[in-house]
Amino acid sequence: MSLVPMKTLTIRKPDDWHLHLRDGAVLKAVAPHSAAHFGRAIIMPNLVPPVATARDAAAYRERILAALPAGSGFQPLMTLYLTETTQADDVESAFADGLVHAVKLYPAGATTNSQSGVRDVGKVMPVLERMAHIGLPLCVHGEVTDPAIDIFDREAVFIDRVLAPLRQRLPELKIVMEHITTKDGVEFARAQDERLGATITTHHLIINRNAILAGGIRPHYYCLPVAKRETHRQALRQAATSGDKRFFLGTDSAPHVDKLKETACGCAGIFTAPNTMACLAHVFEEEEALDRLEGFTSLHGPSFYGLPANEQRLTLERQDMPVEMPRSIEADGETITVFDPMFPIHWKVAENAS
Ligand SMILES: NC(=O)N[C@@H](CC(=O)O)C(=O)O
Ligand SMILES: [Zn+2]
Ligand SMILES: [Zn+2]
Repeated sequence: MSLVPMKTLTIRKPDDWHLHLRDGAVLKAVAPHSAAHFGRAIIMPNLVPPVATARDAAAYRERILAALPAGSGFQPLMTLYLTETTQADDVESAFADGLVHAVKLYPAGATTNSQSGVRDVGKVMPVLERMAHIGLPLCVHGEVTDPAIDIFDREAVFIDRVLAPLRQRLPELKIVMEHITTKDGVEFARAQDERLGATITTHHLIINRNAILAGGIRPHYYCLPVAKRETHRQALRQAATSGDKRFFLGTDSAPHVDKLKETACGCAGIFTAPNTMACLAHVFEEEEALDRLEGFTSLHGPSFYGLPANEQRLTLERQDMPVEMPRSIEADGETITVFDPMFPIHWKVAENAS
């Protein structure tokens, strides 16, 4: 028995402001992992076909609730996938019913299942104007799809070409810059008012682009937006641990079965739901900012979305010995690899987390 008191940290239960739960067998396999540590999550709508209408969102919400362990209080906060034919009235009534908490803009072709997304932002202005009017946030995958733009520059160019003009045209619209990966994203967010927020993923605080490419090609570190160079990772760490309310956690936990990632043309997405909280405790401890973890995971997001913080608490414990984490989970006979942070993890979520 150790005489050294164990280090623990109790925070309000976190929320995940950007989560992919998928559908069918994968949904059943991954949902319990988010439900174990998070109170709520903004659920991404990029299924095939997309969750485009209030009706689709209501049906998907039921499938998610059915996939949760008995007694789970996890609340899926639904989003609608914005297309060039989205109806402003449908969006408004889904928001009024409390069903939908955001609308998601995917530039067509920018990422996984984004082919039904938006080609011309001008075409969706009537919907965006209505959203600004009713106070419904727009979540944005902020990358241009112009093949002439280098993939490592697509976020910065999106800010200049699309986001800054949209902010000027419709400053009342609440916007979340999803999964920012660059210093440019951090600086843009910092220069905005409280109607703009930015989510940061767990993995972008931990890996830079070397993880994908140095010493062999590692598909389980490939996601979009792709991890950038080290200076950008440092800027993200600074933003996440700064206490600035505009930055909050959106894990972008994006499971794909291994055979679709370990192939000649592997898909983008990193599955972090099982070990996100342990990894974040490590990162915040490293940055001497454990006192700011709660703001990032549990307070800033609800405040942006106009929701109360969770009443339940979550306790993290630091162990002397590294904690064993499962390397993968199983979904209907297929494996899904869990994010490997490439450092030993000493933190774990206490069993009695409520
Ligand atoms: N982040 C990813 O690399 N992939 C996401 C899509 C997204 O969030 O862009 C997915 O759905 O797999
Ligand atoms: Zn995205
Ligand atoms: Zn995502």
